[in-house]
Amino acid sequence: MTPSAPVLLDIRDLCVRFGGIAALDGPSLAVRQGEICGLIGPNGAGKTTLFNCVSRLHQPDSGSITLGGQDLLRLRADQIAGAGVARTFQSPGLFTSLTVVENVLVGAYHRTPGGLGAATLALPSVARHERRQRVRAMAVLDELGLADVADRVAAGLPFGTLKRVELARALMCDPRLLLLDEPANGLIHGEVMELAAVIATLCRERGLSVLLVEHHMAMVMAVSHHVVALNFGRKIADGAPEEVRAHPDVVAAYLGSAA
Ligand SMILES: Nc1ncnc2c1ncn2[C@@H]1O[C@H](COP(=O)(O)OP(=O)(O)OP(=O)(O)O)[C@@H](O)[C@H]1O
Repeated sequence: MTPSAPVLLDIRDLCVRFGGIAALDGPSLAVRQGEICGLIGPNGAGKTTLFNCVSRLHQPDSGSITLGGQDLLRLRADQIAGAGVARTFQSPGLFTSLTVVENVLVGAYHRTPGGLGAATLALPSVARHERRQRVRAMAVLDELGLADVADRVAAGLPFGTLKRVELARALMCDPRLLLLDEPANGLIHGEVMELAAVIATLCRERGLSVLLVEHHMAMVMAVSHHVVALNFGRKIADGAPEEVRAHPDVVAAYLGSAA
């Protein structure tokens, strides 16, 4: 990532109220192409709400969100994969009775040509498409070091492996922006750093941009090119990881939340 890379995700003046609570009170932030942006803040700071606005689970009361100039707020949640946005969840929502490769193929279904009608009629074009997607899925699994478990059923695989399978599934829609919701959640230290290395490699080799919501500070500091800190729905710091960690308002926010 070069500091002059163009801005991909541009969030401006985002406001979300839940009754009397301002979950987001006007923060703005930008994520450049090929950049990993860590989003931190104590519990209740507004991270998930911001994340959910980008992935279109919430409609903000005001503000704007664009991706490469496209207005994301005009899209529904089911349209964002087509716009180049993929996300993972805190707990991998995998189908436990399916194999790893079958789970990864789920990430490509929005691309099935001709939709459900063509699939129901088992048209040859659908069979060709499925073969191509399987080759892609195997390539993504290989990229994430998961080729060996491609035909294993998801149930019973280690949690760290399942997190990588979920990442592989997200990559099947060829995203430009990857939204990672607490990927370190539930992992042991070694797995966290392994996942951090995978994310950094993906970003470097695919030129992906990443918005990373994470409480595991060592991971955020290790992978982020830039960090944004929220507290009470407002942005309190935005800059290089070490600068943000040492920012007096960030230190005070975390001390306050621990008190
Ligand atoms: N659906 C909702 N209804 C009412 N209030 C909500 C809702 N979702 C979030 N909030 C409130 O909005 C504020 C921001 O919450 P949010 O979950 O975005 O914070 P967060 O930074 O993600 O916290 P955490 O780190 O604990 O996940 C909090 O005060 C929360 O209680």
